[in-house]
Amino acid sequence: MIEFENVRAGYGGGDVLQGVTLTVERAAITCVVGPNGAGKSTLLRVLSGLLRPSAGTILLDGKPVHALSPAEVLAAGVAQVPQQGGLFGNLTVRDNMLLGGYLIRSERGRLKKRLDELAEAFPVITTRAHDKAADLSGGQRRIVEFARALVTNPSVVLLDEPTLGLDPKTCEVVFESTQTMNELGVTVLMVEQNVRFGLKLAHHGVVMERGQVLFAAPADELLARPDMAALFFGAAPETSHPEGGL
Ligand SMILES: Nc1ncnc2c1ncn2[C@@H]1O[C@H](COP(=O)(O)OP(=O)(O)OP(=O)(O)O)[C@@H](O)[C@H]1O
Repeated sequence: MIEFENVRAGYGGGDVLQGVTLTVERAAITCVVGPNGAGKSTLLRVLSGLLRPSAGTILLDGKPVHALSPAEVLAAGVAQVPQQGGLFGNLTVRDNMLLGGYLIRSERGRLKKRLDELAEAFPVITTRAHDKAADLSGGQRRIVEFARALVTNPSVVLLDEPTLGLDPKTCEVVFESTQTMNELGVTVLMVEQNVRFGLKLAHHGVVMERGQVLFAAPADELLARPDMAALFFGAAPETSHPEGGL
């Protein structure tokens, strides 16, 4: 469980996060939505240690993480899937996966066991192991990026706009890979511009506006709220969503 308590943070020109209080349930998918500039990415940045809050606390399973460096946050079990383009194109899939295990490189047995577990959940790691990452399809690359983030066995994975710029087919891969990640027991905290996509995928939804949490509720309840439709859905292009109705 992640608990944000009255978190304030900014970039020097005043606070962007204006006292965020939020509980992120363990082993669930939570999606944060909200208008541009609401502070969604900033919320992920304070958790990953890239930005230090000016006030408030963040607890991960009861332990404070708000004063840790990014490397310490990663070691505490919070990993981020980078935006697409995060693989080394001229390295093989296998080598990209091994780079994901850099932190545990000295524990060979553990690393091998983990790679085997992930290959079961994401078979492309095995079937394309010796191909260069650049030779994979966009969807396959996304799968490897997701799997790579899991090599060190994080308890929490952060996704910042995972469908940005993707075609509908690759969005579907992101949808499935996020579910697979969650089925492995990972807590997923994601930010998504595509509100329907994010809330269909998530168990819990959070709406942010002007640096604060406006609502936090089960995702299907948020999807059904008429004021949500008025706030966001007019802007979402229907045709670019996987599964027809997203
Ligand atoms: N590195 C930065 N330096 C200065 N200001 C920043 C920086 N990053 C973000 N901001 C400002 O902080 C505010 C919130 O940005 P943030 O990226 O968290 O919003 P967001 O809700 O993720 O928006 P979007 O949906 O547009 O990505 C914005 O006003 C933005 O201009």
